[in-house]
Amino acid sequence: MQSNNIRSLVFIALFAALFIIMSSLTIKLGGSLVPITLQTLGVVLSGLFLSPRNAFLSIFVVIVLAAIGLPLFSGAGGIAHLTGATGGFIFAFPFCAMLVSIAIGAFLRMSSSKANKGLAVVVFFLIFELFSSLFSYLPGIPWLMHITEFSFQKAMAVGFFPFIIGDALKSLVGAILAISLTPYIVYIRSSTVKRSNQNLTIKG
Ligand SMILES: O=C(O)CCCC[C@@H]1SC[C@@H]2NC(=O)N[C@@H]21
Repeated sequence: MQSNNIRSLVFIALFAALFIIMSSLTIKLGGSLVPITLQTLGVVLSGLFLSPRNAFLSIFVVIVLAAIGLPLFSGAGGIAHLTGATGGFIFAFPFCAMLVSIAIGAFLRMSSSKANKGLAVVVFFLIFELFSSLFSYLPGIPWLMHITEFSFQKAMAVGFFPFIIGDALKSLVGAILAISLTPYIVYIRSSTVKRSNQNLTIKG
C-alpha cells in the first residue's frame, strides 16, 4: 500500500473521530426535532484539511457506522434515525465536506489567499456558511417537511431560523482556525495527494 494511501486512511479516521466528537455535543431546545450541534464545524474541519474525496469519506464512514446502529448522530443511530426528521441534514454532510474541500483547494491556489488575511477570513467564512451550513438545509428542510408533514413555514421555524446565528459562529471559528492553521492545512492536503497530482503552486 502506498504511503499516501496509508496517510489518507489515517486522516479519514482522524476526521471521522473528530466529527463524531462534534456530533456528540448536542443541545435540544425544548424537545425540538432538530438539535443544535457542532456537526457543521466538523464538516468544515474535514473540508479544510482533507482532499474532496477524503473529506466526503470521513463523514460518509460515520453514516455507515451509524447505519449499523452506533449512536453517532446526536447520541442516536440506526436506520430509523438516519431516515428520521434530521436525515436530510445527515445525508448532506458528506457532500458539504466535499464542497468545502473543493472551494478551499481552489482558494488556496489563488495568490490572494496569502496576500490579504482580512480578505481570506471573509472568503473562508463565506465558503463555510455556503457549503457547510446553507447547503445542508437544501435537503434538510424538504426532508423534515416530508417526515413531519410540516408546512414550509413551520419547517423553517423548527429547522432553519433557530440555527442561523449558531451556524454563523461556527463558520467564524472555522475561518479563524483556517487563517491560523493555513501552513498545516496546505501540508496535510498535499501530503495525501499522489506526487504526480500535486499542484506545486499551492501556497501556504
Ligand atoms: O444528528 C442529527 O440527527 C443531525 C442534526 C442536524 C442538525 C442541523 S445541522 C444544521 C443546523 N445547525 C445546527 O446546529 N443544527 C442544525
